[in-house]
Amino acid sequence: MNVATNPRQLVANDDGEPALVSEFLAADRREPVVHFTGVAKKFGTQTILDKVDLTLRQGEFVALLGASGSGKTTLLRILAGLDQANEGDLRVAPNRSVVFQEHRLLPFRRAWRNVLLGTRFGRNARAVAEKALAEVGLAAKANSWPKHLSGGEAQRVALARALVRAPALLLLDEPFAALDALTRIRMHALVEALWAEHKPAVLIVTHDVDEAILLADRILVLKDGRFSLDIDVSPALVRNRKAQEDAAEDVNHLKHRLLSELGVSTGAQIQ
Ligand SMILES: Nc1ncnc2c1ncn2[C@@H]1O[C@H](COP(=O)(O)OP(=O)(O)OP(=O)(O)O)[C@@H](O)[C@H]1O
Repeated sequence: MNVATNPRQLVANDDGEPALVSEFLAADRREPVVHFTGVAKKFGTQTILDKVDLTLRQGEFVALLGASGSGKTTLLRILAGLDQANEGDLRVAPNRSVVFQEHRLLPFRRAWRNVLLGTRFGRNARAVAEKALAEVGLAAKANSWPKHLSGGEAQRVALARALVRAPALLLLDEPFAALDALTRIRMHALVEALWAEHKPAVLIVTHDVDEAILLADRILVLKDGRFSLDIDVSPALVRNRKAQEDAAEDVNHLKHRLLSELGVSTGAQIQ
């Protein structure tokens, strides 16, 4: 196989030899859950997506960065089937779930019923919902009304609702942006654990470069309707806080590269 056909596979080590190629090849044999070719989207005369190609594979954890208004949510909505592209070839696994920045729970349904919204699990339904709530650490809140849940808890119910469908593709649109810093750290750990357990492909839209580097094994930057960067985070650093601390220089380099692509010179947050 000619690895040079995919620039993401070209990771050279110090000797100039392609390194880790076999790992990437192995990764690339995983089933695609998204295969977009030439996908374009306009709102009026404004071009949001300018014939983008995108392949996401089973178990990939991808962060999508981009300045405000660059089209991240639009792309996510197209992936979710909530919006339509104007042109292009779009293939997406049918079983996909979305978690938005706001939890979108129905206020007049208890937590466990919210988890099941739009699903049919028959007589086992309650047990299925409780299992999903237990997975997000909310077994004790199954009977709670949304208004009695904290922001982090409500977002965890939203995650349980997404997971109960066993999605091949989990779409997360700034799911932690409205949470306080401590809750956000806990949510990172939870999402990592859930991903490790279920291995869906994840696409997370975020404004937070640190979050992207911490969680993702691949980072995309959307700019002027195209992916201006498509970077694999070194496998040794992916979701490994200790390794990231030890390799602080490399991590900083990556962070600055991303920030500069986003037009930000300092700080981790993009406005
Ligand atoms: N339904 C719509 N009708 C018209 N224009 C829209 C519509 N939805 C989005 N847009 C425009 O498309 C552009 C991209 O919006 P989108 O929400 O996808 O950006 P984003 O990268 O997610 O931004 P943010 O980071 O601020 O959430 C914006 O200029 C927005 O105003």
